[in-house]
Amino acid sequence: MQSSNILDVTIPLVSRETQLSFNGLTYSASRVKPILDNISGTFRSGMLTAIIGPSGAGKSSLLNALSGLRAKGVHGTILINNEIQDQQQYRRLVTYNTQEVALLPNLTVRETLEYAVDLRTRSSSTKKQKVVQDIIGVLALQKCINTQARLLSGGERKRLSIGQDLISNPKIMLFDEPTSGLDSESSYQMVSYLKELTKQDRCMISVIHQPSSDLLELFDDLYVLSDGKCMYSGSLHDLIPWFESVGLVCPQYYNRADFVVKLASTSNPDKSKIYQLMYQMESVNKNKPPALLPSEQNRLKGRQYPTSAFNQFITLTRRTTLGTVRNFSLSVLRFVGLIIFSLFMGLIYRDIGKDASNIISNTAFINLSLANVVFVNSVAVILSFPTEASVFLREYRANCYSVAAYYGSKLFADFIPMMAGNCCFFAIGYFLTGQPTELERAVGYGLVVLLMGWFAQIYGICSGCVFSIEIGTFLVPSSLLPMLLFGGFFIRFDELSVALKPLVYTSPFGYAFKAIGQALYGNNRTDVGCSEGGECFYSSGEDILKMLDMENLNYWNEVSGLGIIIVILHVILFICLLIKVR
Ligand SMILES: Nc1ncnc2c1ncn2[C@@H]1O[C@H](COP(=O)(O)OP(=O)(O)OP(=O)(O)O)[C@@H](O)[C@H]1O
Repeated sequence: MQSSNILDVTIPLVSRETQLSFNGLTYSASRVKPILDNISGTFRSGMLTAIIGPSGAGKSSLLNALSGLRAKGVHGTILINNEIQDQQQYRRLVTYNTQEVALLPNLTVRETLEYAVDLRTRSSSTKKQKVVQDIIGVLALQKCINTQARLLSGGERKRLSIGQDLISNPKIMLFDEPTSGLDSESSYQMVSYLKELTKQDRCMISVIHQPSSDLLELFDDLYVLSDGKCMYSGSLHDLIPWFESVGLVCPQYYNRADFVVKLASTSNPDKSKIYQLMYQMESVNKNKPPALLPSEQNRLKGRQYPTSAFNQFITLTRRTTLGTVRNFSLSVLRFVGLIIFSLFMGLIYRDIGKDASNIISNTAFINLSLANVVFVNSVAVILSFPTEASVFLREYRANCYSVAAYYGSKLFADFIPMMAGNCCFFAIGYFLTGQPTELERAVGYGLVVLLMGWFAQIYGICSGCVFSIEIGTFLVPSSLLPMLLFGGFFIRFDELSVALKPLVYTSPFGYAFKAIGQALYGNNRTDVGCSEGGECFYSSGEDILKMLDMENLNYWNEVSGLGIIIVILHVILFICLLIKVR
């Protein structure tokens, strides 16, 4: 590992001692018994503190409460340097690395850090490069600097995630089991990195599961939880004497962490001595000034971000575009899928649009094309958005950018690749099937195909925002099928029961089909051809529209209907994002 003084050059040392303390902290969820039961403690800067305890003792709940991730049901006092911080200031000072590492899978280590620097600092590009270099150095990421995040090892992913947090130079860093999934050597290395970071007077706090004796030695302080109560808070050095004071002696050569966790377990028969220790610890910890939680006292009045709204938008757009281009399902799969399908359809329905005797087949082609555009575009997004959403959540909570900046950039960045794929799809299918060559009709048809691609994209993002990949991949196709059914091709409006008729107005396929019908056969089209020997009952556009139950419709009215559905979905997406970050 490199020495930390390289880091000092660009990431300023935390200037003064920082102390995180909490008093009378209680967290109750739905259970009658509190998960954290009126606990207090202090974490000091320059120290690496381990939170240990048996499974279910409340370790993650404590970190969630201290990070501000969980405010509902939390009561008590959280202070930094004996002061209550407002929510925004608190987020600047404190970072939280959860067990799940949220990274954009298709960005390399260097790119991930570069974008993180662009979003979190305002300095010159030379300084930004220096910060990236320093973080790569201090977290020993040189070896994988050009490796995409999806290919990194578990330890490298965790270090990269810590590196992102380091950019904003937090004074207090919280970690939930940073060694989970790592072997003993990698775990030791990981905790050594955390230890290294304490040299800058940072306050480092980590939940750690069953640390080996070697690993435990790296920690300065311990905070031991037992069933939501504090059993010990203090230096590792004083741990054993504290237990010995009530006659609980750690056997020689026994791992101290195992000894303590065993005592803290609810199945331990020596309850009276444990209660005595908890009681004593409570009175030691409780000498702190009373105050309110930051979330209760100082509700956020307006957020300030490290960079301007414009910079947030541009950086996020660049990053999302890069991620989209490198994303297999969003680029290759979507593009190739659309092209292959349009070639396939074009060959099957070759020149069908030139012959009025094939009018039913032509409408089948139109509906199949629309279905394909919608299914391919929406499914491609469902597969990728949930990963992105977890990165958005993490960065939003770290105060990197606004919901509006993310929302705008997401729509903008995905729009061009989506359009490109759908334009090719439309053009190949349109010309192979021999649809009319007038520019006006082609543009009218093409516009509807693009709008359907847009609808599919936003529908998929909304689903990805609300549901997991598993649920989304089931729900989206199964909700699209009824929309297709009510689109006017599979069953006519007048054949539907009265109760079902309103559903027709909610179907984007319906608006699209009718608009395409108008584009192809409206405007007094008279040149619908008829092959020799073909039975052409309908030779004019007007007759065809009558047969399709589309007479007296207006192209722009149908396009507007589709547009309204798209606008509503945009509003829903924005609301979903706001709810997600609450
Ligand atoms: N929202 C919730 N609703 C109900 N119970 C909850 C909730 N959150 C946590 N719990 C319960 O609170 C207890 C403490 O959970 P927590 O995740 O903090 O434990 P932990 O010490 O981190 O455990 P582990 O080491 O297994 O991760 C557990 O019994 C858990 O089931």
